[in-house]
Amino acid sequence: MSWPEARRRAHEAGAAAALPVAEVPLESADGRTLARPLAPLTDLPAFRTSSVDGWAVRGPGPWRIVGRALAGAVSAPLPEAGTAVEIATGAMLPDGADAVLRVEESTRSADGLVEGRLRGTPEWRSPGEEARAGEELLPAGTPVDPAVIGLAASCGHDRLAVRRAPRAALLVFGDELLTAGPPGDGRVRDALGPAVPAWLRRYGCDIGPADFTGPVADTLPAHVDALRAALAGADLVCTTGGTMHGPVDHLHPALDALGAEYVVNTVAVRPGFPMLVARVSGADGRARFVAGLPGNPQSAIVALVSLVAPLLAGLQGRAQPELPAVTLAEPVPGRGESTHLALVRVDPRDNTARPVRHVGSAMLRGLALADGFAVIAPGAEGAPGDAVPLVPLPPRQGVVR
Ligand SMILES: Nc1nc2c(c(=O)[nH]1)N[C@H]1C(S)=C(S)[C@@H](COP(=O)(O)OP(=O)(O)OC[C@H]3O[C@@H](n4cnc5c(N)ncnc54)[C@H](O)[C@@H]3O)O[C@H]1N2
Ligand code: MOO
Repeated sequence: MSWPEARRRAHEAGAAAALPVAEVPLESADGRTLARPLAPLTDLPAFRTSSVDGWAVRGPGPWRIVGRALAGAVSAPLPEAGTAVEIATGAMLPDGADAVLRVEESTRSADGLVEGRLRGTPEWRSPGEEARAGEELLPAGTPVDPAVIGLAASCGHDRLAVRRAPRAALLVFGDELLTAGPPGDGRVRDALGPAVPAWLRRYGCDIGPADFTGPVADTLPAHVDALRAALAGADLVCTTGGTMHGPVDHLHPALDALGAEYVVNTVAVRPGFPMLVARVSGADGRARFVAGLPGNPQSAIVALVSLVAPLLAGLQGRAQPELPAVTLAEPVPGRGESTHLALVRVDPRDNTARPVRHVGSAMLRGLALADGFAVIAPGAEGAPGDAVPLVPLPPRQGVVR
């Protein structure tokens, strides 16, 4: 399957199993996804609001002071031409006021009259200037961030309808893995167990220390048991390693034993081609997913950005993340009939991308210095000056706006 097609299928499968909607208080909505469009409950502003400190006046001056309008209350009307009230920034303009005179441009006479030259432009914000009641400001599917939370509050909302955060779990396969200390004597450190949950959290997942199991023993029954246990509580179970068909690679037989069906099973992409996504029907009838990340550590991250990110976007009711373009500053080789995901560093000053070094699929050194993967299409070579898509590493994933 081609890389674009695999991404499309992963997103589609997630969207078809979009997570339930819950109304949560604004302060709990950060990182979730709007399940309904955001619209103001009133016009914004809701009333004519003074934008300066000064005098709200009626008719031509000088004006007789008849009161005061402070922010936070309904202002009494100005009774007739030639009257004024002292007004604060943010206060409701009294009915009848036709201008506001800035305090620093006014003089106050001993007999209680105010004078000054009015500017020709309104010194207030008009109702509906920012938005009309009920107007769609943000569509469903928008990721909630502090800017959205602030806007929702100014629109009058106490709670937001959002998709529940995807619950994720991680199973690490491989008897050769050490969970502490330096590698040696044929054993390597598990570099994915500590890192993948942190990546998943950046994609909006709910995953804690109790959701990690590893290394799972290299036997088929241990794999089946671990998958079954993890699927009982998670919407998405990521696994690492065992995606091939070596003597102790049990992922495929375990998925078979669980009655899983493949959404994606190997992708024409380098590195990371043995990546997969499978669907399992939960006891409640809702779909759960297994994402098989290849064991080579960089390949696992390629699978994460290639398939898990679109799947999670779908589950959260978000659009497929759009990939920004970068301009290659140096040549990047193609990988024959496969899409090549090449780790690059992006210079934000001119949006140019340069490949980083140490990018073997077993290495993580290049990844730690990179901003994302430049996408070189099958059959193509990347030449300096070429504009190519970038798969950003989170948190700079494509955002729906
Ligand atoms: N005969 C073939 N063998 C392999 C091929 C192939 O095409 N034909 N492809 C290679 C590629 S490419 C990849 S990627 C791997 C994928 O294999 P698995 O997903 O089954 O992964 P493992 O065999 O379990 O491990 C591969 C490699 O990665 C190391 N590893 C695994 N997990 C971790 C971890 N959590 N932290 C650090 N390192 C890890 C493991 O020790 C192995 O060195 O298959 C190739 N083989
Ligand atoms: O596909 Mo492997 O993932 O190249 O290392």
